[in-house]
Amino acid sequence: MSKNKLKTEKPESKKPRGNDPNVLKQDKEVEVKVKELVKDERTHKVLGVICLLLSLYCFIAFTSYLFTWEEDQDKVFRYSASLLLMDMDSVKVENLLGRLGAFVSHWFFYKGFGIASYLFCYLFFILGVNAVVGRRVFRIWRNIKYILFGLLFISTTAAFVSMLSDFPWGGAMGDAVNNWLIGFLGRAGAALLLLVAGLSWLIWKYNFDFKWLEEKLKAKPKPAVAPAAVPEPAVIAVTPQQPANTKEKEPRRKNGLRESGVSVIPPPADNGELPEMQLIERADASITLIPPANMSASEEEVEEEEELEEEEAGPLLYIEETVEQTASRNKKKPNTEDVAWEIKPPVEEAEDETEEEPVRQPVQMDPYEPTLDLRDYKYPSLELLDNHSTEKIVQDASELDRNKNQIIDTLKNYDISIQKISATVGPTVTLYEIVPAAGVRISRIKNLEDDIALSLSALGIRIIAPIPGKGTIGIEVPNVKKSIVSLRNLLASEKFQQSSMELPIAIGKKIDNENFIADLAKMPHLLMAGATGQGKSVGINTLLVSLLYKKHPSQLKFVLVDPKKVELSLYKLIEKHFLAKLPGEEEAIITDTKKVIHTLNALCIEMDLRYDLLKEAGTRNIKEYNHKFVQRRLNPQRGHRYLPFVVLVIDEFADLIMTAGKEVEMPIARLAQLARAVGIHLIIATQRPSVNIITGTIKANFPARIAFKVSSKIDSRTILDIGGAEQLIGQGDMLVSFNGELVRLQCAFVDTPEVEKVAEYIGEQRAYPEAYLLPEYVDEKEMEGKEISLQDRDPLFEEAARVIVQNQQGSTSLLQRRMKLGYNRAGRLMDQLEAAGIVGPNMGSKAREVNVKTEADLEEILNDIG
Ligand SMILES: Nc1ncnc2c1ncn2[C@@H]1O[C@H](COP(=O)(O)OP(=O)(O)OP(=O)(O)O)[C@@H](O)[C@H]1O
Repeated sequence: MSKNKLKTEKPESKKPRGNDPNVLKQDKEVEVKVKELVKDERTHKVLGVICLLLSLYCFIAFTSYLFTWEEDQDKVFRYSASLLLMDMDSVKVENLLGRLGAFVSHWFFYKGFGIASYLFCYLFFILGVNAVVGRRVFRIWRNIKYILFGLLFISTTAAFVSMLSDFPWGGAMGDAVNNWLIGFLGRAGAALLLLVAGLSWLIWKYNFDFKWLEEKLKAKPKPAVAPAAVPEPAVIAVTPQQPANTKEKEPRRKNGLRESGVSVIPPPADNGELPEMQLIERADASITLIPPANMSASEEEVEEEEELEEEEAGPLLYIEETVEQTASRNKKKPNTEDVAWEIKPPVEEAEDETEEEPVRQPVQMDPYEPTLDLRDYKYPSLELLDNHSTEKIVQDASELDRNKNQIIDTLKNYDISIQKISATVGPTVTLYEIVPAAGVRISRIKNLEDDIALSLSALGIRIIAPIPGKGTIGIEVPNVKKSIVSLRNLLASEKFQQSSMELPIAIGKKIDNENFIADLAKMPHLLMAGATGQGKSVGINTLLVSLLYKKHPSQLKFVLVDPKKVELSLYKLIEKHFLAKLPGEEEAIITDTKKVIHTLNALCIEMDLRYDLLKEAGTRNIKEYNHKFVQRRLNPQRGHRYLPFVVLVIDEFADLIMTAGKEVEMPIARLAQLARAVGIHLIIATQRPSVNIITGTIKANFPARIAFKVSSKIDSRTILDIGGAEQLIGQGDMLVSFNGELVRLQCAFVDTPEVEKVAEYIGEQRAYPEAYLLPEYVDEKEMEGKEISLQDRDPLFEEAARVIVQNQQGSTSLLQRRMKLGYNRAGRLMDQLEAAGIVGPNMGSKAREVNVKTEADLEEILNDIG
């Protein structure tokens, strides 16, 4: 028997149990009619239009009332509500909207809130707009709060200032509150209260920063705090007023650690650098690592170490930078090490209060403010960006209907009937959500994915069966008229403006038109792929420009790698503000593969140095570290500095991997694994998302990924672990995989001239003397074969030897910090010390062994070498 025959028989036989679409549909419709009506978007629209008309009606009636109240008031008083039912000729009112207008206005103004009644027009207006548009254009609850406050405040204030007027400026409500206030607080008290309430509201709403006030106060000379008030960069005034017996008074934490941060510090939990080690830093900044097994056995040693350290360290030091010093720093090299710092005795460390009383001098210290490096830096304004004209989402009703019908018909061809279909119109695609009829299995639709896409015969159709968490099936169909999402609009949005993210990036708009703004610091790295011409470069510009709108040059540096040589060249203008480069390099934007390898390795060194700093400060990540530095709890003389975020952007990764392979992959993998905690983040883009380019190691460390249109399903799987990116429609249409979710977005658009304008605007402002310098890196291979000769000693050789022997610690970073050397020079010195037998061989991440135990022995060796 044929399938068809069976079907035609069914309706005539017994009542079907859910397989016949027609009958089922009818049943459903009868059941859910009222509910559906309430939920129906048309009902919302009708209500919205009513609200808008109400708003207009009240506005006209109120405005007319302002001019006609005198004539109409008597009549309303006399006839009250019966005025509405009276004969037209017997009572004539002046209000433009007749008796109802006069009556309503009287109620709102006279019996209600006076002039504040206009807020009701606003209320109806926002309710109406939201309902008609079908989404939250205005935030209702927030506005209701403002309206309630406004009704109370405006009516009371109006009543207060117009006590002698006949017009009901404050209405009955305003009069009542005003009278009560005057009785309770007196006239002056009431005036003051209203003033305070008004100002508080303004401050709450606009959050003025009062910087001018702060600057005015700061400009006044401070009472002399210390001799270092004379601007004298690079001079250190040390005032160790702490009594010699400080060590007895230094409080210990429960776990035996001292607050000062120069004692036993637990290693950072997540850096993976020194697992299971305890780190002891002595007063002279030497570092000792003790394996945990020895911990209890060597407790005496630790005590001894601490005592030694306390004797040598003297008091814990606090640091203050004066305004003048900052100014002089701004003129000179804006490096914290180069600043005149005033070093203060501690104020909180004493245990014995009575004994310490005379020594305690509470010193008012401003927190360190990194942005003072370039204090008059102005963030780019939104005016520099264009409002691309097609921003408005075009909702073509006939197109929607056509597509709806086509989807229903297509599904019918496969014997799939549906209960409900709804549409959400996005900037580039419209999402049709389908609820299949009872009994239709979603897997059936999923299996038919390709056939359905084919039947709908439009490019860029994507079927999501089911939409996660919703139990509906989504079919995304491209719009005939697409809208451009301007970056300007995203940056102007409250979500971006008010964002407290560390590195906010405005990526694009979702299908429901919600702005998608994410924190690169949380991602913590981003992988982007897409075939050529699908919107990658625009995407990179979008990310970079978003960061430029939110960050100060002191807080963020970019390392830009552009093998294509042209894509990122615009950013050259902001080299001295926002770019980082290798020392001695001409160009900050790296285009040469060899230099890329050097730069990546230099970034790894920067990462290691940052980890050293974090360890020394007893902090686990850049946020904690910078917080401590800002609080002036870290001493720049020990190499501490404010750490800006570093964002590495590689525009064509495939190119690099093809030419340099492992040499590029290794440092990238290392950075991707470890750099997040120290504020180094990676954005890597590629045209060719094949497995030999996006390797397993790289993929594993890039949980956030963006795919623009790619050429095949395989490419889509390589980048997103799922197909779909091959069905995108290009021009910034993208899929973002982040936090385990896959979201389709329209990437925000920013054109090259806009980027240029922003770069020019920043570039014209006062800058640092040069780009942020990354540590030096010398290729091991280049150094190979070069004999380390003691004849050719570094002029700092003897000093370095003394530092190492005094501290009994063979660590390159100790030399770097103590002698303010670059990594390379410190490394070469260490090799020479090894050649002279002063230290042992390199032991990887551990410090080298120091073979010379006393300074006397060292002097002998130095004499021998001559
Ligand atoms: N978000 C967007 N909104 C609208 N149009 C876009 C968007 N992104 C890209 N386009 C359009 O697509 C064109 C190509 O984009 P883009 O230059 O970013 O591609 P690409 O992937 O970087 O190409 P290539 O790899 O060849 O450099 C742009 O000139 C622009 O017209």
